[in-house]
Amino acid sequence: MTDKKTGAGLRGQSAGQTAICTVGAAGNSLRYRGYAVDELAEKATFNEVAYMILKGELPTRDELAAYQQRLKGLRGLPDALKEVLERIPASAHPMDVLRTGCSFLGNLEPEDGFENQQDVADRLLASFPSMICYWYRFSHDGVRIEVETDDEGIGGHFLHLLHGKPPSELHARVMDVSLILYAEHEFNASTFTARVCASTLSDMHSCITGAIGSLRGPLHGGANEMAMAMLEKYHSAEQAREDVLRMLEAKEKIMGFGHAVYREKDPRNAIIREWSRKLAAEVGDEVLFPVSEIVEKTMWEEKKLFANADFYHASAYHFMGIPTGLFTPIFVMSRVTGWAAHVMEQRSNNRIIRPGADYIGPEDRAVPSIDQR
Ligand SMILES: CC(=O)SCCNC(=O)CCNC(=O)[C@H](O)C(C)(C)COP(=O)(O)OP(=O)(O)OC[C@H]1O[C@@H](n2cnc3c(N)ncnc32)[C@H](O)[C@@H]1OP(=O)(O)O
Ligand SMILES: O=C([O-])CC(=O)C(=O)O
Repeated sequence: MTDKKTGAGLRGQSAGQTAICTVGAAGNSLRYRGYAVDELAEKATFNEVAYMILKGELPTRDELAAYQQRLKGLRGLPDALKEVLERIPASAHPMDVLRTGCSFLGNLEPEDGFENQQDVADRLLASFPSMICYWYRFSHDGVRIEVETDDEGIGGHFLHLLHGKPPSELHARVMDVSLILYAEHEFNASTFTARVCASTLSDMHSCITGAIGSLRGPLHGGANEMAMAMLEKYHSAEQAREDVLRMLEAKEKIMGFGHAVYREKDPRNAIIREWSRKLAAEVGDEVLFPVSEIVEKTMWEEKKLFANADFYHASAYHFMGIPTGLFTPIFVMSRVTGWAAHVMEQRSNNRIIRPGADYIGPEDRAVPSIDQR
Protein backbone atom coordinates (compact mmCIF):
# COMPACT_ATOMS: atom_id res chain seq x y z
CA MET A 1 0.00 0.00 0.00
CA THR A 2 1.13 3.55 -0.70
CA ASP A 3 1.99 5.93 2.15
CA LYS A 4 -1.34 7.57 2.97
CA LYS A 5 0.26 10.85 4.08
CA THR A 6 2.08 11.59 0.84
CA GLY A 7 1.09 12.27 -2.72
CA ALA A 8 -2.16 13.00 -4.41
CA GLY A 9 -5.75 13.10 -3.23
CA LEU A 10 -5.10 15.06 0.00
CA ARG A 11 -4.78 11.61 1.55
CA GLY A 12 -4.26 11.53 5.31
CA GLN A 13 -4.54 15.32 5.69
CA SER A 14 -7.18 16.91 7.89
CA ALA A 15 -9.39 19.33 5.96
CA GLY A 16 -11.42 20.53 8.93
CA GLN A 17 -13.30 19.49 12.05
CA THR A 18 -16.52 17.52 12.38
CA ALA A 19 -18.70 16.26 15.22
CA ILE A 20 -20.76 13.99 12.97
CA CYS A 21 -18.66 10.91 12.31
CA THR A 22 -15.33 9.13 12.83
CA VAL A 23 -13.96 6.79 10.18
CA GLY A 24 -11.13 4.31 10.55
CA ALA A 25 -10.07 4.99 14.14
CA ALA A 26 -8.07 1.86 15.07
CA GLY A 27 -7.97 1.05 11.36
CA ASN A 28 -11.47 -0.30 11.13
CA SER A 29 -14.18 1.48 13.11
CA LEU A 30 -17.10 3.69 12.07
CA ARG A 31 -19.17 5.78 14.48
CA TYR A 32 -21.97 8.28 13.86
CA ARG A 33 -22.01 10.93 16.60
CA GLY A 34 -20.25 8.42 18.86
CA TYR A 35 -22.50 5.42 18.14
CA ALA A 36 -20.85 2.36 16.51
CA VAL A 37 -22.41 1.52 13.16
CA ASP A 38 -22.62 -2.20 14.03
CA GLU A 39 -24.74 -1.41 17.07
CA LEU A 40 -26.97 0.97 15.11
CA ALA A 41 -27.44 -1.66 12.38
CA GLU A 42 -28.53 -4.14 15.05
CA LYS A 43 -30.69 -1.99 17.30
CA ALA A 44 -31.97 1.03 15.35
CA THR A 45 -34.07 1.83 12.31
CA PHE A 46 -32.87 4.12 9.54
CA ASN A 47 -35.47 6.73 10.54
CA GLU A 48 -33.86 6.90 13.99
CA VAL A 49 -30.36 7.13 12.52
CA ALA A 50 -31.40 9.81 10.01
CA TYR A 51 -32.95 11.83 12.84
CA MET A 52 -29.79 11.49 14.94
CA ILE A 53 -27.47 12.47 12.08
CA LEU A 54 -29.59 15.48 11.08
CA LYS A 55 -30.65 16.71 14.51
CA GLY A 56 -27.83 15.57 16.80
CA GLU A 57 -29.42 13.02 19.16
CA LEU A 58 -31.39 9.79 18.87
CA PRO A 59 -35.14 10.49 19.03
CA THR A 60 -37.42 9.53 21.91
CA ARG A 61 -40.41 7.33 21.05
CA ASP A 62 -42.63 10.40 20.61
CA GLU A 63 -40.07 12.31 18.58
CA LEU A 64 -39.62 9.30 16.30
CA ALA A 65 -43.35 8.86 15.76
CA ALA A 66 -43.70 12.55 14.89
CA TYR A 67 -40.69 12.42 12.55
CA GLN A 68 -41.99 9.35 10.72
CA GLN A 69 -45.33 11.03 10.25
CA ARG A 70 -43.60 14.15 8.97
CA LEU A 71 -41.46 12.22 6.44
CA LYS A 72 -44.51 10.29 5.20
CA GLY A 73 -46.22 13.62 4.57
CA LEU A 74 -43.29 14.82 2.45
CA ARG A 75 -43.25 11.93 -0.05
CA GLY A 76 -45.41 13.57 -2.73
CA LEU A 77 -43.97 15.19 -5.87
CA PRO A 78 -45.14 18.47 -7.45
CA ASP A 79 -46.73 18.04 -10.90
CA ALA A 80 -44.03 20.16 -12.53
CA LEU A 81 -41.36 17.77 -11.24
CA LYS A 82 -43.33 14.76 -12.45
CA GLU A 83 -43.47 16.37 -15.91
CA VAL A 84 -39.71 16.84 -15.94
CA LEU A 85 -39.14 13.24 -14.80
CA GLU A 86 -41.44 11.99 -17.57
CA ARG A 87 -39.23 13.71 -20.15
CA ILE A 88 -36.06 11.90 -19.07
CA PRO A 89 -35.48 8.88 -21.32
CA ALA A 90 -35.33 5.29 -20.07
CA SER A 91 -31.72 5.18 -21.28
CA ALA A 92 -30.64 7.88 -18.79
CA HIS A 93 -28.47 6.91 -15.86
CA PRO A 94 -30.63 6.89 -12.71
CA MET A 95 -28.02 9.02 -10.90
CA ASP A 96 -28.50 11.69 -13.56
CA VAL A 97 -32.22 11.50 -12.90
CA LEU A 98 -31.75 12.17 -9.19
CA ARG A 99 -29.26 14.94 -9.92
CA THR A 100 -31.86 16.64 -12.11
CA GLY A 101 -34.70 15.89 -9.70
CA CYS A 102 -32.83 17.45 -6.78
CA SER A 103 -31.83 20.49 -8.77
CA PHE A 104 -35.32 21.00 -10.21
CA LEU A 105 -36.96 20.74 -6.79
CA GLY A 106 -34.63 23.58 -5.80
CA ASN A 107 -36.40 25.72 -8.42
CA LEU A 108 -39.87 24.81 -7.21
CA GLU A 109 -39.20 24.85 -3.47
CA PRO A 110 -36.09 27.02 -2.93
CA GLU A 111 -34.45 27.00 0.48
CA ASP A 112 -35.04 30.77 0.91
CA GLY A 113 -32.79 31.20 3.94
CA PHE A 114 -30.70 28.92 6.14
CA GLU A 115 -33.45 28.88 8.79
CA ASN A 116 -35.21 26.42 6.45
CA GLN A 117 -32.25 24.03 6.09
CA GLN A 118 -33.71 21.23 8.26
CA ASP A 119 -36.96 21.37 6.28
CA VAL A 120 -35.12 21.07 2.97
CA ALA A 121 -33.09 18.13 4.29
CA ASP A 122 -36.27 16.32 5.42
CA ARG A 123 -37.99 17.04 2.11
CA LEU A 124 -35.11 15.59 0.07
CA LEU A 125 -34.83 12.57 2.37
CA ALA A 126 -38.54 11.86 2.01
CA SER A 127 -38.83 12.49 -1.72
CA PHE A 128 -35.75 10.88 -3.32
CA PRO A 129 -37.37 7.37 -3.41
CA SER A 130 -40.47 8.91 -4.98
CA MET A 131 -38.41 10.73 -7.63
CA ILE A 132 -36.36 7.75 -8.72
CA CYS A 133 -39.27 5.28 -8.73
CA TYR A 134 -41.68 7.67 -10.47
CA TRP A 135 -39.17 8.09 -13.29
CA TYR A 136 -38.21 4.41 -13.38
CA ARG A 137 -41.76 3.05 -13.51
CA PHE A 138 -42.89 5.67 -16.07
CA SER A 139 -39.90 5.25 -18.38
CA HIS A 140 -39.63 1.44 -18.10
CA ASP A 141 -43.22 0.27 -17.50
CA GLY A 142 -45.22 3.20 -18.92
CA VAL A 143 -47.16 3.72 -15.65
CA ARG A 144 -47.69 6.84 -13.57
CA ILE A 145 -47.38 5.54 -10.02
CA GLU A 146 -48.85 6.94 -6.83
CA VAL A 147 -45.76 7.94 -4.81
CA GLU A 148 -47.28 8.15 -1.34
CA THR A 149 -47.35 4.88 0.62
CA ASP A 150 -47.92 4.13 4.28
CA ASP A 151 -44.66 2.20 4.76
CA GLU A 152 -42.86 3.30 7.93
CA GLY A 153 -39.34 2.99 6.56
CA ILE A 154 -37.80 4.78 3.60
CA GLY A 155 -36.28 1.51 2.31
CA GLY A 156 -39.62 -0.32 2.49
CA HIS A 157 -41.31 2.64 0.80
CA PHE A 158 -38.74 2.46 -2.02
CA LEU A 159 -39.26 -1.29 -2.57
CA HIS A 160 -43.04 -0.79 -2.48
CA LEU A 161 -42.90 1.88 -5.21
CA LEU A 162 -40.43 -0.13 -7.29
CA HIS A 163 -42.27 -3.47 -7.19
CA GLY A 164 -45.82 -2.17 -6.81
CA LYS A 165 -46.44 -4.12 -3.58
CA PRO A 166 -45.32 -3.85 0.06
CA PRO A 167 -42.02 -5.67 0.71
CA SER A 168 -41.59 -8.68 2.99
CA GLU A 169 -40.38 -8.02 6.52
CA LEU A 170 -36.95 -9.41 5.61
CA HIS A 171 -36.54 -7.14 2.58
CA ALA A 172 -37.73 -4.07 4.47
CA ARG A 173 -35.20 -4.80 7.23
CA VAL A 174 -32.31 -5.39 4.80
CA MET A 175 -33.07 -2.07 3.12
CA ASP A 176 -33.19 -0.36 6.49
CA VAL A 177 -29.80 -1.80 7.50
CA SER A 178 -28.34 -0.88 4.12
CA LEU A 179 -29.48 2.73 4.54
CA ILE A 180 -27.97 2.81 8.04
CA LEU A 181 -24.63 1.56 6.71
CA TYR A 182 -24.51 4.15 3.91
CA ALA A 183 -25.78 7.15 5.91
CA GLU A 184 -22.58 8.98 6.80
CA HIS A 185 -18.82 8.77 6.27
CA GLU A 186 -16.95 11.91 7.32
CA PHE A 187 -15.03 13.78 4.57
CA ASN A 188 -15.52 11.31 1.69
CA ALA A 189 -15.48 12.79 -1.83
CA SER A 190 -19.22 13.50 -2.16
CA THR A 191 -19.55 14.98 1.33
CA PHE A 192 -16.49 17.13 0.76
CA THR A 193 -18.11 18.34 -2.47
CA ALA A 194 -21.19 19.34 -0.47
CA ARG A 195 -19.07 21.14 2.14
CA VAL A 196 -17.06 23.06 -0.45
CA CYS A 197 -20.30 24.22 -2.03
CA ALA A 198 -21.76 25.07 1.39
CA SER A 199 -18.66 27.10 2.24
CA THR A 200 -19.57 29.62 -0.49
CA LEU A 201 -22.89 30.09 1.38
CA SER A 202 -24.77 28.46 -1.49
CA ASP A 203 -28.16 26.79 -1.03
CA MET A 204 -28.86 23.22 0.15
CA HIS A 205 -30.13 21.97 -3.23
CA SER A 206 -26.89 23.07 -4.93
CA CYS A 207 -24.78 21.33 -2.27
CA ILE A 208 -26.72 18.06 -2.55
CA THR A 209 -26.86 18.18 -6.37
CA GLY A 210 -23.06 18.52 -6.48
CA ALA A 211 -22.66 15.68 -3.99
CA ILE A 212 -24.83 13.39 -6.17
CA GLY A 213 -22.48 14.11 -9.07
CA SER A 214 -19.45 13.10 -7.00
CA LEU A 215 -21.09 9.97 -5.63
CA ARG A 216 -21.92 8.79 -9.15
CA GLY A 217 -18.31 7.94 -10.06
CA PRO A 218 -17.11 4.30 -10.00
CA LEU A 219 -14.33 5.06 -7.51
CA HIS A 220 -16.99 6.15 -4.99
CA GLY A 221 -20.68 5.13 -4.82
CA GLY A 222 -20.80 3.89 -8.40
CA ALA A 223 -18.61 0.94 -7.35
CA ASN A 224 -21.62 -1.15 -6.25
CA GLU A 225 -22.99 -1.13 -9.81
CA MET A 226 -19.58 -1.93 -11.27
CA ALA A 227 -19.14 -4.80 -8.82
CA MET A 228 -22.49 -6.24 -9.94
CA ALA A 229 -21.52 -5.90 -13.61
CA MET A 230 -18.39 -7.93 -12.93
CA LEU A 231 -20.02 -10.57 -10.70
CA GLU A 232 -22.85 -11.36 -13.08
CA LYS A 233 -20.39 -12.36 -15.80
CA TYR A 234 -19.37 -15.45 -13.83
CA HIS A 235 -21.12 -18.80 -13.87
CA SER A 236 -18.94 -20.48 -11.25
CA ALA A 237 -16.57 -19.68 -8.40
CA GLU A 238 -13.66 -21.21 -10.33
CA GLN A 239 -14.29 -18.98 -13.35
CA ALA A 240 -14.51 -15.94 -11.05
CA ARG A 241 -11.21 -16.74 -9.34
CA GLU A 242 -9.37 -17.19 -12.64
CA ASP A 243 -10.71 -13.93 -14.03
CA VAL A 244 -9.86 -11.96 -10.90
CA LEU A 245 -6.30 -13.31 -11.03
CA ARG A 246 -6.12 -12.24 -14.68
CA MET A 247 -7.42 -8.76 -13.85
CA LEU A 248 -4.93 -8.34 -11.03
CA GLU A 249 -2.10 -9.47 -13.33
CA ALA A 250 -3.28 -6.85 -15.86
CA LYS A 251 -3.31 -4.25 -13.03
CA GLU A 252 -7.04 -3.67 -13.45
CA LYS A 253 -9.08 -2.29 -10.55
CA ILE A 254 -11.60 -4.62 -8.95
CA MET A 255 -14.60 -2.53 -7.92
CA GLY A 256 -15.86 -2.92 -4.37
CA PHE A 257 -12.37 -3.42 -2.89
CA GLY A 258 -9.94 -1.16 -1.08
CA HIS A 259 -10.52 2.08 0.75
CA ALA A 260 -8.97 5.51 1.10
CA VAL A 261 -9.10 5.48 4.92
CA TYR A 262 -9.66 1.99 6.35
CA ARG A 263 -6.48 -0.05 6.62
CA GLU A 264 -7.70 -3.41 7.94
CA LYS A 265 -11.32 -3.78 6.94
CA ASP A 266 -14.48 -1.83 6.21
CA PRO A 267 -16.74 -2.49 9.23
CA ARG A 268 -19.83 -2.25 7.03
CA ASN A 269 -18.80 -5.22 4.90
CA ALA A 270 -19.37 -8.05 7.40
CA ILE A 271 -22.84 -6.69 8.18
CA ILE A 272 -24.13 -6.47 4.62
CA ARG A 273 -22.41 -9.77 3.71
CA GLU A 274 -24.46 -11.63 6.33
CA TRP A 275 -27.70 -10.06 5.10
CA SER A 276 -26.74 -10.97 1.55
CA ARG A 277 -26.11 -14.55 2.69
CA LYS A 278 -29.65 -14.67 4.18
CA LEU A 279 -31.14 -13.33 0.94
CA ALA A 280 -29.15 -15.86 -1.11
CA ALA A 281 -30.67 -18.66 0.99
CA GLU A 282 -34.14 -17.15 0.53
CA VAL A 283 -33.90 -17.13 -3.28
CA GLY A 284 -31.98 -20.44 -3.46
CA ASP A 285 -28.93 -18.82 -5.06
CA GLU A 286 -26.02 -21.16 -5.74
CA VAL A 287 -23.90 -18.90 -7.97
CA LEU A 288 -23.82 -15.18 -7.14
CA PHE A 289 -23.10 -15.48 -3.43
CA PRO A 290 -20.39 -18.20 -3.77
CA VAL A 291 -18.86 -16.16 -6.63
CA SER A 292 -18.82 -13.07 -4.38
CA GLU A 293 -17.16 -15.04 -1.59
CA ILE A 294 -14.41 -16.41 -3.82
CA VAL A 295 -13.68 -12.94 -5.22
CA GLU A 296 -13.40 -11.61 -1.64
CA LYS A 297 -11.09 -14.50 -0.65
CA THR A 298 -8.90 -14.14 -3.73
CA MET A 299 -8.50 -10.37 -3.28
CA TRP A 300 -7.41 -10.84 0.30
CA GLU A 301 -5.01 -13.72 -0.45
CA GLU A 302 -3.43 -12.05 -3.47
CA LYS A 303 -3.42 -8.34 -2.54
CA LYS A 304 -4.52 -8.01 1.10
CA LEU A 305 -7.34 -5.86 -0.27
CA PHE A 306 -10.64 -6.15 1.63
CA ALA A 307 -14.22 -5.76 0.39
CA ASN A 308 -15.66 -2.31 1.11
CA ALA A 309 -19.30 -1.38 1.83
CA ASP A 310 -20.19 -1.54 -1.85
CA PHE A 311 -19.20 -5.12 -2.64
CA TYR A 312 -21.89 -7.25 -0.97
CA HIS A 313 -24.49 -4.55 -1.52
CA ALA A 314 -24.39 -5.67 -5.15
CA SER A 315 -25.62 -9.21 -4.46
CA ALA A 316 -27.96 -8.13 -1.63
CA TYR A 317 -29.78 -5.61 -3.84
CA HIS A 318 -29.82 -8.07 -6.77
CA PHE A 319 -31.49 -10.75 -4.61
CA MET A 320 -34.26 -8.26 -3.77
CA GLY A 321 -34.98 -7.72 -7.47
CA ILE A 322 -33.51 -4.22 -7.63
CA PRO A 323 -32.18 -3.26 -11.10
CA THR A 324 -28.43 -2.58 -11.05
CA GLY A 325 -28.85 1.02 -12.24
CA LEU A 326 -30.77 1.86 -9.06
CA PHE A 327 -28.00 0.72 -6.67
CA THR A 328 -26.23 4.08 -6.38
CA PRO A 329 -29.49 6.06 -6.14
CA ILE A 330 -30.24 4.01 -2.99
CA PHE A 331 -26.91 5.28 -1.64
CA VAL A 332 -28.18 8.83 -2.31
CA MET A 333 -31.44 8.14 -0.41
CA SER A 334 -29.33 7.37 2.63
CA ARG A 335 -26.28 9.64 2.31
CA VAL A 336 -28.44 12.74 1.89
CA THR A 337 -28.62 12.67 5.71
CA GLY A 338 -24.83 12.84 6.06
CA TRP A 339 -24.49 15.43 3.29
CA ALA A 340 -27.13 17.71 4.78
CA ALA A 341 -25.68 17.39 8.29
CA HIS A 342 -22.27 18.40 6.93
CA VAL A 343 -23.73 21.36 5.05
CA MET A 344 -25.35 22.55 8.28
CA GLU A 345 -22.13 21.97 10.24
CA GLN A 346 -20.08 23.88 7.66
CA ARG A 347 -22.54 26.80 7.77
CA SER A 348 -22.41 26.90 11.56
CA ASN A 349 -18.68 27.71 11.57
CA ASN A 350 -17.85 28.77 8.05
CA ARG A 351 -14.82 29.96 6.20
CA ILE A 352 -14.75 29.56 2.43
CA ILE A 353 -12.80 26.40 1.50
CA ARG A 354 -10.09 27.47 -0.85
CA PRO A 355 -6.82 25.51 -0.67
CA GLY A 356 -3.60 26.48 -2.44
CA ALA A 357 -1.81 24.61 -5.24
CA ASP A 358 1.84 23.89 -6.06
CA TYR A 359 2.49 25.44 -9.45
CA ILE A 360 4.29 23.12 -11.89
CA GLY A 361 3.71 24.99 -15.20
CA PRO A 362 6.07 27.02 -17.42
CA GLU A 363 8.25 29.86 -16.06
CA ASP A 364 7.04 33.45 -16.57
CA ARG A 365 7.06 34.33 -20.27
CA ALA A 366 6.00 37.11 -22.65
CA VAL A 367 2.99 36.74 -24.95
CA PRO A 368 4.30 36.45 -28.57
CA SER A 369 2.31 38.04 -31.39
CA ILE A 370 0.13 35.55 -33.28
CA ASP A 371 2.61 35.44 -36.26
CA GLN A 372 5.46 34.41 -33.99
CA ARG A 373 3.73 31.32 -32.45
C1 LIG B 1 -18.60 3.57 -0.46
C2 LIG B 1 -17.33 3.88 -1.11
O1 LIG B 1 -17.19 4.85 -1.79
S1 LIG B 1 -16.06 2.77 -0.83
C3 LIG B 1 -15.00 2.92 -2.25
C4 LIG B 1 -15.67 2.37 -3.47
N1 LIG B 1 -14.76 2.33 -4.58
C5 LIG B 1 -14.28 1.19 -5.10
O2 LIG B 1 -14.59 0.10 -4.65
C6 LIG B 1 -13.39 1.33 -6.28
C7 LIG B 1 -12.17 0.41 -6.19
N2 LIG B 1 -11.24 0.88 -5.21
C8 LIG B 1 -10.37 1.90 -5.48
O3 LIG B 1 -10.30 2.42 -6.60
C9 LIG B 1 -9.50 2.41 -4.35
O4 LIG B 1 -9.24 1.39 -3.42
C10 LIG B 1 -10.11 3.62 -3.64
C11 LIG B 1 -10.52 4.70 -4.65
C12 LIG B 1 -11.35 3.22 -2.85
C13 LIG B 1 -9.10 4.19 -2.65
O5 LIG B 1 -8.04 4.71 -3.43
P1 LIG B 1 -6.59 4.95 -2.79
O6 LIG B 1 -6.70 5.54 -1.44
O7 LIG B 1 -5.83 5.72 -3.80
O8 LIG B 1 -6.04 3.46 -2.70
P2 LIG B 1 -4.72 2.91 -2.01
O9 LIG B 1 -3.72 4.02 -1.83
O10 LIG B 1 -5.11 2.14 -0.80
O11 LIG B 1 -4.19 1.91 -3.09
C14 LIG B 1 -3.06 1.14 -2.79
C15 LIG B 1 -2.72 0.24 -3.94
O12 LIG B 1 -3.72 -0.77 -4.07
C16 LIG B 1 -4.26 -0.75 -5.38
N3 LIG B 1 -5.70 -0.91 -5.28
C17 LIG B 1 -6.51 -0.22 -4.46
N4 LIG B 1 -7.77 -0.62 -4.65
C18 LIG B 1 -7.74 -1.58 -5.59
C19 LIG B 1 -8.73 -2.37 -6.21
N5 LIG B 1 -10.02 -2.22 -5.91
N6 LIG B 1 -8.36 -3.27 -7.15
C20 LIG B 1 -7.05 -3.42 -7.47
N7 LIG B 1 -6.07 -2.68 -6.91
C21 LIG B 1 -6.41 -1.79 -5.99
C22 LIG B 1 -3.96 0.65 -5.91
O13 LIG B 1 -3.90 0.66 -7.33
C23 LIG B 1 -2.62 0.96 -5.28
O14 LIG B 1 -1.59 0.32 -6.01
P3 LIG B 1 -0.15 1.01 -6.12
O15 LIG B 1 0.33 1.22 -4.73
O16 LIG B 1 0.62 0.03 -6.92
O17 LIG B 1 -0.41 2.31 -6.85
O1 LIG C 1 -15.02 7.41 2.84
C1 LIG C 1 -14.82 7.23 1.62
O2 LIG C 1 -13.82 7.63 1.02
C2 LIG C 1 -15.80 6.45 0.81
C3 LIG C 1 -16.80 5.70 1.60
O3 LIG C 1 -16.57 4.61 2.09
C4 LIG C 1 -18.11 6.31 1.83
O4 LIG C 1 -18.31 7.47 1.46
O5 LIG C 1 -18.99 5.63 2.40
